[in-house]
Amino acid sequence: MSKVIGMGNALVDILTRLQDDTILSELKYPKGSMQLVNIEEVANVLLATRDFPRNQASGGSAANTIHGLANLGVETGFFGKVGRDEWGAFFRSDLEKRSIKPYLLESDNESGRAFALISPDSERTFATFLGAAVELAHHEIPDSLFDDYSILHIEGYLVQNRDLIRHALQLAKSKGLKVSLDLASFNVVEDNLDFLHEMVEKYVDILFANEEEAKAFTGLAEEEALHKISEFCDLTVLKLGKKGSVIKHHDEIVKIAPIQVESLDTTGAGDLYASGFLFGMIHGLSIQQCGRIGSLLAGKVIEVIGPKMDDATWNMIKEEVAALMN
Ligand SMILES: OC[C@H]1O[C@H](O)[C@H](O)[C@@H]1O
Repeated sequence: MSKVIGMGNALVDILTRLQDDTILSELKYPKGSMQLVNIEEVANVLLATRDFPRNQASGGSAANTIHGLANLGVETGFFGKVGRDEWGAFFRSDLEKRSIKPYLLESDNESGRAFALISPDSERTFATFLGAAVELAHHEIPDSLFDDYSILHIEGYLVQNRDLIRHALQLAKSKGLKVSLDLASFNVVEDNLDFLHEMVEKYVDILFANEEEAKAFTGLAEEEALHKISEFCDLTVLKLGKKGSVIKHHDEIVKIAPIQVESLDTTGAGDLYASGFLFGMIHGLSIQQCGRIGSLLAGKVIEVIGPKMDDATWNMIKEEVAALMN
């Protein structure tokens, strides 16, 4: 069976449930966005949210996708960088628990953390301190890293390190891997448009984007954006949140209905959609089935706080996935 390796920011998520959106206005964070913050701003976020309930989970967009695949039984690996601290140890042990091969480099700097501020309507806004994650450098990618794998999944959040992305994608393609990219966040796309266009046009086979990201990437809305992106990629997946998703594979267009659930926290929804979709692809399923499995996983993860689900939930998911495979 195909094996999948992920590369991304190795982060621990600190998830805080807000009572309303006042704190977002006070901190000047656009709702639903991701902003990079320094260690001083981390102190501000912690102070501003000190009275609200907090959870911790291992995170990072690509790592979340890899966790989802691993939970479904796919052989996986993850390449990233953490600090020699409690968060780095937590991130590593979570990979190991799921039998994900950890290619984790270590730094003397603190591990990265993503502060997810969850609004009552379940939208999440990120203040991300990259810490050690941002130090991952192109020359640290071992030449043999991709040798055992057939798909490389990476996240748009890595754009702060363009040499790293370029080198990884070139190496992956030279070894015959398919490249899957999740655009990550509309403001990441807006701020790195030319670079992302170059990478997508040259190297990306499978692209995941939500409506806002696709619009930022193409200047077009919904299906027009889908058509534009699919000029460059074999497979384009446009995630439309409550409206479901639409996928273009060469000339085939497939619409996937959303799953009706009570959403608590949208953190990881797109990442888990990618897990389900890639799982379906690896098993040679139809585009319709791949999309349905993606949608199922996205629907399940938004019913919990954070991007990780417990074993009991995964057992239920696996039964539903098995049914969707027939
Ligand atoms: O896509 C969601 C993930 O992105 C951020 O990087 C957080 O770590 C979170 O888990």
